[in-house]
Amino acid sequence: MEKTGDAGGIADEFFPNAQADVGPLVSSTNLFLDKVGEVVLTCHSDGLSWKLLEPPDDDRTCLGLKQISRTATEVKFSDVYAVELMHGSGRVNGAKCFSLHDCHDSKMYHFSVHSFERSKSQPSLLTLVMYAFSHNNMETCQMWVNRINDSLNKDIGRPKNLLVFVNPFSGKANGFKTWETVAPIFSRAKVKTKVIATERAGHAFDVMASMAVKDLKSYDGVLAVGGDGFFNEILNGFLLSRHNAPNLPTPSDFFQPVGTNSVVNVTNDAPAEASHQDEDQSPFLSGSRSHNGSGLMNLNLSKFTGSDPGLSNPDQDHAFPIPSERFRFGIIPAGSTDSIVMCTTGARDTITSSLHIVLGKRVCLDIARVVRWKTTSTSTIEPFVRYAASFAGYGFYGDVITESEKYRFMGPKRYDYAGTKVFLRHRSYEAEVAYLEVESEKTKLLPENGRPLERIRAFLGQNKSDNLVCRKNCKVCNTKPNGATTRTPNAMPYSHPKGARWLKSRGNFLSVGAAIISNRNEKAPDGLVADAHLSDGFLHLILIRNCPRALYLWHLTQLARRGGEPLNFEFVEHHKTPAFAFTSFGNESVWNLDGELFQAHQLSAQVFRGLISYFASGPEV
Ligand SMILES: Nc1ncnc2c1ncn2[C@@H]1O[C@H](COP(=O)(O)OP(=O)(O)OP(=O)(O)O)[C@@H](O)[C@H]1O
Repeated sequence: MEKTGDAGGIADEFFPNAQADVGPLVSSTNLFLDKVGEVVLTCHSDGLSWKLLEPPDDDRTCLGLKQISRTATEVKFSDVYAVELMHGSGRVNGAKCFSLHDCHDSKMYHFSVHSFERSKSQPSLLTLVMYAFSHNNMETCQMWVNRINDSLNKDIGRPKNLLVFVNPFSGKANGFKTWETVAPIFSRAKVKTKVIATERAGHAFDVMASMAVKDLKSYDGVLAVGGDGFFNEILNGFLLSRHNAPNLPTPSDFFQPVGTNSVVNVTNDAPAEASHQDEDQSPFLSGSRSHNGSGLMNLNLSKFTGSDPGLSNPDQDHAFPIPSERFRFGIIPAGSTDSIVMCTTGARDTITSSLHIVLGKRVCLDIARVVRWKTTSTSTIEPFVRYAASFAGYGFYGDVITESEKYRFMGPKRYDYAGTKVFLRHRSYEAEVAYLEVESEKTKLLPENGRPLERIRAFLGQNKSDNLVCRKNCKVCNTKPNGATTRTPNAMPYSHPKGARWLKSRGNFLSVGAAIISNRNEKAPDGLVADAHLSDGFLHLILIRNCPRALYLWHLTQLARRGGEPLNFEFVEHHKTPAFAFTSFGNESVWNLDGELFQAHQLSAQVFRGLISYFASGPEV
């Protein structure tokens, strides 16, 4: 039964966990909703809804305050991140009354339900919303709080305990301020946080690398308040000592002195350990394994020189599951580029990212394992492993990062300045790149009427087919290679068929780039590669051959345009691949790994599909 016009009215339906002394247990109550008026609030299995008892007409005012009618009439529990009993009676947000029925200043108690709204123009962008309900009976408010909390607690995906690293010097040096702005969201959601403000570069890496497994397991995840480079540091601290996988062969194993653009067949002569059927049977890319006692695969190690530094410490307790569904990574953007945040949440916004985290969203992310074999042309072969989450680039990209480091004091503007300088230099680099051929990509490149199909699609403006763009609930990311759908990360490198080939490109390149995700950012709204995915197990190799400066500028302007076609040029090679290897033929050896400098004359990289879980649901694009 619903009562109207009585703030103390309680309908007599069942209400679990209620205090018995306030009358019958209910799931509907008459309450006052701030800025709306008197409503009947009803609790459903999946959320709350409310109905205004007497719709206000536009001219009604109370003590001079015009009533604001909200369009929302319900909220799902999955969108509620907190509910709070507001201590003390009185007024909410300074409002003097809640409805015409209650213009007298009677004693009221309040509770607030915290959720979010989507921006109408940019659906990925979330803003905080609070629904403040009032009642003249304290116990009634408490009952509602308990009831809502019970429903929220059923969502086991929400984090309870997080480790937070803050880089005070990220972006415009506002890492602290950024954290202070969003910290109330975490405390309201009752998420415990251990906050570490870094004192130097490498601090977060050291903490992550040295943390005992039992301490790591006490957290539901780790957050970086900073940029992509800072996140990369945390990721490497986590993975380097815990994720184990044999290295790819050295580039010299398959770089024979051959001409430009040639083909090398991969021979599968090494029997892999038989017990993991869906793992790769090739000596080139074997299955990933966390250090949990399962051991390494029995591979033809003649193809592999050296082991990973940091992987063989027998004293360290390595039993941390990788990938882990529960343990997630997150970023609260405070950096100069924040490309990972843009690709995973669709917005470069601290509130949006915080909401994805407290609501316990999850996507899997591909991670590239990069092995540097030689630092410079004269150094000896010595494998050194690093992981990258977004991008690895050489030539133009390496030079921009080198140059920009000199102007860190300029903040994010340093990239514009350094980029212009490097562009004007227009240097090219002789190098050889080998990449593993992907069956599905072969057909795309089949000539049709003497022209590559890809070009025809580009001509028809079909290059960016909508269903190729990675978005929330992405089918590509959630589909296993065999067609079965799964939300479980498999963390396997690409399982390629026997006889898979390494294709090669040699020449003078302005840049060599490997995009693991699309790398959307404010300068490149569609990203470096618009159809790259968060967890399809591939990276996109973009080779830009030497070309006149004007054409290169044209390519760059296409990158900077929404809907541009930066890959649709004769001098641009685009290869989707799970692995590549690189050798420089000059003296330059500067790479850019997730926005950080990485010295490498010879390297190889392979993608591990869905190696980590991340707090986001994918962009709403
Ligand atoms: N306390 C610190 N002092 C100096 N450097 C630090 C500190 N903490 C972290 N760093 C380093 O700062 C570098 C850059 O950090 P971060 O990625 O947060 O900012 P950014 O470079 O401005 O942003 P983006 O990576 O998005 O371009 C990282 O390499 C990180 O290791």
